[in-house]
Amino acid sequence: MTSEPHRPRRSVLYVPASNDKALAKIAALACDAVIIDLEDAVAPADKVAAREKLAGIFASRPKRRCEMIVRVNALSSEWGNDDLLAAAKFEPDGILLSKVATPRDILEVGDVLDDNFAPDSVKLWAMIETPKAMLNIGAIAELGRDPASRLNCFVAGTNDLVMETGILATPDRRYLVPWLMQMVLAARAGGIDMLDGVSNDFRDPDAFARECTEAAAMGFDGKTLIHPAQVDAANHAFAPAPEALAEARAVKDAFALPENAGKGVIALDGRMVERLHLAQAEKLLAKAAAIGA
Ligand SMILES: CC(C)(COP(=O)(O)OP(=O)(O)OC[C@H]1O[C@@H](n2cnc3c(N)ncnc32)[C@H](O)[C@@H]1OP(=O)(O)O)[C@@H](O)C(=O)NCCC(=O)NCCSC(=O)C[C@H](O)C(=O)O
Ligand SMILES: [Mg+2]
Repeated sequence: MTSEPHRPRRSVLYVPASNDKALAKIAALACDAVIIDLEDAVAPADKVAAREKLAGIFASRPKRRCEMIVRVNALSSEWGNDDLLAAAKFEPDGILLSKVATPRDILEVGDVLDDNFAPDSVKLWAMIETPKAMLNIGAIAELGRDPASRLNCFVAGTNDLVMETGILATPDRRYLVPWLMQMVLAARAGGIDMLDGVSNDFRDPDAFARECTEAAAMGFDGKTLIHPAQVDAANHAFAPAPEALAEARAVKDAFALPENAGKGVIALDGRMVERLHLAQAEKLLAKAAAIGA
């Protein structure tokens, strides 16, 4: 299931469902989406109470455009199934499944949803955060091509991947990058969106801005965030740059000239430009329009 065209997902903020102060902030934040977290941000003793807050959270959905996602506990846990059914009732824009390992994990959740909710209702997002998910990523992503699977977006879970694999977490993420690039490739093959993992060090804005710039260059659609202070930098890094927009407009204008009608390839300012570049330019302009809308 390809994500809604040009829906911006530059900044996607985790908000613990158990944290009233943080929940109260959502309406005032400029993030493109929030993930109401029932999983790692909520202590086991608070899990049930956090789930019961969903009704109030969805009753006060922000009026502005902001996707509302719920992250549920792993289906193998004692909370997973109840989380899933409780979350789906509020028709969130997506349900984020934690600790996904195989395509079957997505298909089983799809079956539970199909038994209880309309086929075109809730979409599924999947955390890619286990070694097994990395080994199965192509097959999991492939589900994105089948609308019945509801799969819509991958989210990198870099903290879990670091923990599970024992790699060293370095500021330049050098040991994670190969897996992150594999995630981007798989998401593109499946026609779904791909969000980068979180940056834990929310008091270092320079390091965060660098990580966002790098993630945008790696092809991610946006970044998952843990703190409101990270929203603006992510919105900036994942929006098309003014120079890229100027170039996109030039490509579009050039192909619109009568002398270029029907041509597959043209020269523009000393560079070869093909129709695939026109398609790329149009996509970028549409993305900018969606962000500006
Ligand atoms: C990391 C935090 C625990 C820091 O909290 P705190 O020390 O309270 O921060 P501040 O005092 O600077 O907060 C300032 C105000 O902003 C509000 N706030 C803070 N965080 C959020 C948020 N995420 N959403 C909305 N609002 C937020 C505070 O309430 C303060 O408000 P006020 O007092 O009224 O001024 C905290 O930021 C936090 O809990 N962040 C989210 C953590 C989380 O969700 N973690 C789980 C997801 S990450 C993950 O699991 C990754 C993945 O699975 C993997 O494997 O990698
Ligand atoms: Mg995790």
